[in-house]
Amino acid sequence: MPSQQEDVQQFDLIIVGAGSGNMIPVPEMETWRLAIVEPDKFGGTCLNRGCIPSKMLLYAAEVVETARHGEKVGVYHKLERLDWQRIVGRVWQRIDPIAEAGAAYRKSQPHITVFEQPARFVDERVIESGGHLLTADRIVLGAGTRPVVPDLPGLDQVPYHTSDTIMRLEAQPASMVIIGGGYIGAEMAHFFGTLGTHVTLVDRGAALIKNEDEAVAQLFTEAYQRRFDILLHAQMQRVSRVDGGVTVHFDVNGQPHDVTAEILLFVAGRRPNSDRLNLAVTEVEMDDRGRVLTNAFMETSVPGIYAFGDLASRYQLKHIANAEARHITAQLLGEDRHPIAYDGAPHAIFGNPQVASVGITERQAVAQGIPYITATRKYAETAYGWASEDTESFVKLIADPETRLLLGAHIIGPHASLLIQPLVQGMKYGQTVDQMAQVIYIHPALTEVVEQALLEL
Ligand SMILES: Cc1cc2nc3c(=O)[nH]c(=O)nc-3n(C[C@H](O)[C@H](O)[C@H](O)COP(=O)(O)OP(=O)(O)OC[C@H]3O[C@@H](n4cnc5c(N)ncnc54)[C@H](O)[C@@H]3O)c2cc1C
Ligand SMILES: NC(=O)c1ccc[n+]([C@@H]2O[C@H](COP(=O)([O-])OP(=O)(O)OC[C@H]3O[C@@H](n4cnc5c(N)ncnc54)[C@H](O)[C@@H]3O)[C@@H](O)[C@H]2O)c1
Repeated sequence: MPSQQEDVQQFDLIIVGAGSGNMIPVPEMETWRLAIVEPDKFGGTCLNRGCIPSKMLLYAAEVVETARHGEKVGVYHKLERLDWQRIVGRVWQRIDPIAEAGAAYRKSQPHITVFEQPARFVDERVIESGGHLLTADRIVLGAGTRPVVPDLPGLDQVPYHTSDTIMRLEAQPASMVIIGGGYIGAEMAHFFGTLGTHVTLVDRGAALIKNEDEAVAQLFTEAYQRRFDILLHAQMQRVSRVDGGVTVHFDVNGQPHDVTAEILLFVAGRRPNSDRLNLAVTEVEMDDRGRVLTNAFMETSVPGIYAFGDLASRYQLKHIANAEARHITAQLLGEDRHPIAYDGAPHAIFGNPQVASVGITERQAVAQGIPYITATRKYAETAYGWASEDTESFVKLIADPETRLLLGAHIIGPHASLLIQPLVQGMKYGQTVDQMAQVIYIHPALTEVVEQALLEL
């Protein structure tokens, strides 16, 4: 406990982290004394180094890809030039002012005090930030995650990037080795590779995006194998510096394999920032990976301390962090108390092909012994898919044969992130697959592939 009790500033609510945490102060709290602790930019990972900049960059890749595939329908384009400064500059010229304005707005609010140094607990309910001591009966922890950088011999001798820095490169690299074939690896390989960087995408697993339904992961891996150098079953051994770049030395199925590239990018997962909060002085519990444990009300093991978002959630997704932040806000305001619903935790990967998913995979159904039926429908079997010369994309549905409820949906192909949404809604409101199929689907829109898959169940 701090020795001078009078130095501890009392608040009604302390919010640690102004990523999704910045959503929590709502107008109904204007009579409260609020503290926000944020040592970095307002808006957190999603705005400053995640979802938004990556999708702005990926939009440029989409434009290139669309033009490139015109020849399938007799439209020929020549890519004249790429203006890297404009592609990358557009992103930061638009994003950086938003983060600054967000911080300025909060600082201008008389009931809010912003603390700009990292928060760490010094006692169960006392937080220190830059020498200031703060306390409140209610504290919300939303300190997020940071990239994992593997401990690797030679790494102290070579330059490398993570997703925090890779989207701000001043010039387009000629080549890049990407460690991690998950979400970020899939998206960054697509962006850099489409624009002409020679990409080697590496994973230690047997497939890219391996947590997706097996059929989706397989088609995705095959599609990426046609576009990039893909190295699977790869165990990193060490890295070394070479002229103009880095060599990564792997063991692939017992054989040595080296990859040399101008840029080395680690996107091999993210770890919670809980280790930086000094939670040891509190009773707040964590799992063995540092994820703060909460119940379905986002309450930690200490009454009045909530945790949410990447720091605490099973899902490291912005829409989930937002939903959890809204859930906490409702409880702080004393609104209806009900457990949070994740609605099958829908998500999308904005690679090419695009992937979207909700609910369980077939692998999970088998592992959990859940009885199921499946139906798979190719885009090519619908008018629009056929018109667009699509040959591989598909919708795969998994349903309960008794209740006829949808257990999972997995889509790979153009607009997957949009096509999944009516299924997410149907699942949330407990519709059977037959009810979902009864809706009138616009002809000849791509959504007919969803209708046909539902009818096939
Ligand atoms: C490259 C990339 C692309 C992504 N794309 C998508 C996407 O397309 N869709 C999607 O749904 N999700 C995406 N995500 C994930 C998404 O960014 C996160 O799920 C989301 O930002 C989590 O929000 P959060 O508020 O929990 O954490 P964050 O946004 O990380 O916010 C946490 C905040 O806490 C602050 N903080 C850390 N330590 C302390 C401390 N000690 N004291 C006080 N404050 C602290 C940090 O500075 C940060 O501002 C992406 C992530 C990355 C990295
Ligand atoms: N579109 C989106 O919603 C989106 C986009 C980007 C990121 N995100 C979120 O950010 C999180 C982090 O993304 P990510 O791509 O870093 O993590 P990830 O968990 O999606 O993928 C990490 C990959 O790295 C591989 N890997 C781990 N250690 C390795 C090693 N030593 N050598 C080789 N491969 C290794 C893993 O096998 C895995 O495939 C995601 O889980 C996701 O929740 C979401």
